[in-house]
Amino acid sequence: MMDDERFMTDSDGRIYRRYDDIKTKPIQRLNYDSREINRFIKKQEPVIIENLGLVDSATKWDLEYLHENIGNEEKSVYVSKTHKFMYYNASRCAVYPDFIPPNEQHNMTMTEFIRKYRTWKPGEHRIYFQQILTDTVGSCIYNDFRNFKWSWLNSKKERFNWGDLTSNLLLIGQPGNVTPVHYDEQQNFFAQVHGYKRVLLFDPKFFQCLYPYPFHHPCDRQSQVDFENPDYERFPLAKHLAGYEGVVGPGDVLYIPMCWWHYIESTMDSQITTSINFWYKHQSMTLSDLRFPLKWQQKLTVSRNIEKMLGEALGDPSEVGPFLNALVNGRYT
Ligand SMILES: O=C(O)C(=O)[C@H]1CC[C@@H](C(=O)O)C1
Ligand SMILES: [Zn+2]
Repeated sequence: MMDDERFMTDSDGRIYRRYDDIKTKPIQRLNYDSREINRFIKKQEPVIIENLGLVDSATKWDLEYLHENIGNEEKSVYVSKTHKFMYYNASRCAVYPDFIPPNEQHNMTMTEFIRKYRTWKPGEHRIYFQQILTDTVGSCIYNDFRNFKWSWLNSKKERFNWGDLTSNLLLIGQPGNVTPVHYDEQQNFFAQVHGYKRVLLFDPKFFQCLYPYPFHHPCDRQSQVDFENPDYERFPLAKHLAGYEGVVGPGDVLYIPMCWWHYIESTMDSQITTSINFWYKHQSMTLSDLRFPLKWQQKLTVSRNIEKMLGEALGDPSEVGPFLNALVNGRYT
């Protein structure tokens, strides 16, 4: 890997893709007992929390243990011809008939996933286990799940008036797998269990630099900018990207604030990467809470409502683009 100039090795020996164009500062790392943590969460800024032990009971979740205990219901596994696993909403393909899905979502048993994982050879399609933890898991897994530090999580949910926990995603990936840059409309505690992941995060205010796909597109919430081969002709403002960077390892918990752009890459030096996320609905905002000018998190919600409403008002999502161009070009530009 060392002689492949697309990759770099950091001072800790972690190996990941080199993105010289993207300016980043280190994500702040704080020990779990630091009082500073609440300040970051209140300001909705990313922070890596160390030694919290949030999901220590999942440390034993290696492939053998999961094979024995996770249950034989089929699990969700993404299969990609490349190392990228961009999420897309298949139900929106009708609006974009030329859209070519960037990967496939398969359902397979843990036995099948492990077989594929263990026999995988470079050049073959890559796989990424991404399964919501439900009550169909076996009793051992359920007990481990109950032993997560829910008191800490609940204290943050209450303190910051977050909505309900919506789901926990269990992620098992191969070294080199990449989740391209996107945002979610939920607060997220991202717990790293095995292996290392390099993360890049960008404030929601970089909306114009990351050119998200249209609301009605299958890749809604995903950026059109390919960090490995940025097209500065089509996306000139991508040159101005500036964000935060860090590597999460076993025991680390990354707070990914709602609507913050994030890119996640399993480092090449990892044997396997296992992560568990905790997605929470964002806090309910009342009109009296609103302060102007709006923050970009709020402008993002406004922009999504506009695109959604226009699709309904025009009766055809494919008219939204031409209509917005007619509204803006030569009038606001
Ligand atoms: O937790 C999130 O918000 C995500 O985007 C997850 C989807 C794929 C995961 C990864 O680690 O590659 C991260
Ligand atoms: Zn995400």
